[in-house]
Amino acid sequence: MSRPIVISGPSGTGKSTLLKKLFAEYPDKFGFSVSNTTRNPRAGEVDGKDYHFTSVEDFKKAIEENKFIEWAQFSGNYYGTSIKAVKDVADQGKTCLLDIDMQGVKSVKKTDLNARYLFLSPPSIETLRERLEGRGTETQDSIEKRIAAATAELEYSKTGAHDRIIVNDDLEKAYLEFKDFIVNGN
Ligand SMILES: Nc1ncnc2c1ncn2[C@@H]1O[C@H](COP(=O)(O)OP(=O)(O)OP(=O)(O)O)[C@@H](O)[C@H]1O
Repeated sequence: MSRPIVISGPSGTGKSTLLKKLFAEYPDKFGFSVSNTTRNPRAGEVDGKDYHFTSVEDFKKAIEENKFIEWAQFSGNYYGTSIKAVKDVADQGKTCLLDIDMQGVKSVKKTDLNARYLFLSPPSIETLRERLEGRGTETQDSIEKRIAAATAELEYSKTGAHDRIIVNDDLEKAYLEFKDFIVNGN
């Protein structure tokens, strides 16, 4: 059974960029878990593939039974990542990658998933701000919130909670280190 890999780091550090490169190079080796949601399926969405579509009653029961690593409510619907959904990826012969924040990391640590933890760090808070501004997807308010959260994430990374910390300065160099941890386990 391959161990799940938890990838965390402040918003804008480059997690999506590196994951995209990894999936392009290894299309079949990795997978993401399928989330649960209480919202209705949209046209074309397949239960168990796009989401595990779940009733509110079942979702609340699963929360009570601690079946979720994390869950949240957005515009009246529940969304969550279950421990089982992560295990299902390994059962399909793939390594599950989890892109989650600090709270999620803490939750995974309380489960029996035996994950490996990678923290992706920006070279500095200033660089992070430039990347968030450069990405052009955030309002000023959202950037400030992300910078505040980033400060807490960086503090947490100093506690030894992660197996590996990679600084995303030069993208190609960071990708080689990222691959070395994820693919070769170093
Ligand atoms: N090494 C790098 N040097 C310069 N720019 C980079 C580097 N890595 C990523 N970027 C750029 O920084 C921006 C943020 O990267 P990305 O969207 O991958 O972050 P993220 O960690 O996935 O954020 P979120 O958690 O908000 O999804 C993007 O515009 C990306 O192109």
